[in-house]
Amino acid sequence: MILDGFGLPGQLKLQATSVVVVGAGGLGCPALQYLAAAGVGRIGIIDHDLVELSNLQRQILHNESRLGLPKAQSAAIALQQINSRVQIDAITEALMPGNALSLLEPYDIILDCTDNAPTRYLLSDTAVQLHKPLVSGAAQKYEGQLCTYNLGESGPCYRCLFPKPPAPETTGTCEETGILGAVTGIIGNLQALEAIKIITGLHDGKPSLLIYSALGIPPFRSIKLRNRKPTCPACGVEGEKVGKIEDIDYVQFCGGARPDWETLGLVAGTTQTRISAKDLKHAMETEDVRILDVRPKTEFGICHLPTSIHVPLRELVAHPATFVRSDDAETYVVCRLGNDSQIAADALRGAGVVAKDMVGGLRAWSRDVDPEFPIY
Ligand SMILES: Nc1ncnc2c1ncn2[C@@H]1O[C@H](COP(=O)(O)OP(=O)(O)OP(=O)(O)O)[C@@H](O)[C@H]1O
Ligand SMILES: [Zn+2]
Repeated sequence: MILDGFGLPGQLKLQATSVVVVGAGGLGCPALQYLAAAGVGRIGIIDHDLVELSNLQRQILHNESRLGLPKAQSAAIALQQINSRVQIDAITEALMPGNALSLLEPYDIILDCTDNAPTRYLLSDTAVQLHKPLVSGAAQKYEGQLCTYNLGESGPCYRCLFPKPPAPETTGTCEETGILGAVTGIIGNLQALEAIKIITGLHDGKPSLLIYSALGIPPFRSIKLRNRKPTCPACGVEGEKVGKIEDIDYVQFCGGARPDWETLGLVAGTTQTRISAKDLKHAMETEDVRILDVRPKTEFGICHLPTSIHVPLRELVAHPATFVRSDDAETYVVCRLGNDSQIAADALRGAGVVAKDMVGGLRAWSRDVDPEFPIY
């Protein structure tokens, strides 16, 4: 309150504002921590996932005693310990096209702290329709990005910048590619700071994309962005409209790996293209199968299924037709978590190979079939 340019009015504005954070993971935890400590009046936390041991390296609101608890609930407990006077809504559901508008509507500002492309487009379209600013963070390996979308009357949306989703084989989640925990801390803190600046009127309103590289010289670079694109299908006046959010298939639009809320179980209608770990085990015992493992070579070296053949994902996606065979053996694709194998199986089917991916990857194999199979 004694801070010049901020003062009591700034503090009161924080108290009167509500912020919703989607994703209580590596970015969401530090963002939430600073928002609660700063005295934001109402904070929503949306996350459907549970706290796992491997999260604790960066998801700093969770701890060993709360393993297995929903992340939204674990984060809420931590925040109340910091500031008991904040109103906290812990929402243990995944944000999906059917619930996005109603879940986000009550809040003034939205923070995107998620890790997958379908959710990013869903959040952007929803923010545009609700006329709310969206503070978006991303982090992977040693790098991070920060951008505020849909700010004011003319700020661009995510689709203005990224009209087409990235190729699925070029992206990965933290668990697939690894991340230095402190990097998510930096970006998550910056997201909280953006929100605080917007709330208190300290934000200059000019759109920019901040790129951070822990190993870069200099580590921070800022790129000025253009205003809203008139032809943008989501926010532009001349654009074809994206349509009703609840009718959009964001997973299909992003052309590949489904976010984990869909891979938690076999989704209805997908048995033609996917197989569970248990059913693959059964198939291995009763019929001729060909198993392709698309993980990096080092991981294949750590452990693999008997008779499985190692084929790096990029190689397979580049030349799927080389896997066409004339025998009756069914082709199954496996990977560590069940995302890359979907991309590979799609590519194989495109080339005419009858192929299925194993849902949940080798993680599911060790959980459902062979507890001795290493988890790494
Ligand atoms: N549609 C969604 N609705 C709600 N939460 C989401 C959605 N998509 C992603 N998330 C959440 O965003 C968070 C992203 O955080 P982060 O990438 O650090 O963690 P993670 O998914 O736990 O990581 P890992 O890849 O190691 O499992 C996760 O907690 C995830 O559950
Ligand atoms: Zn736009």
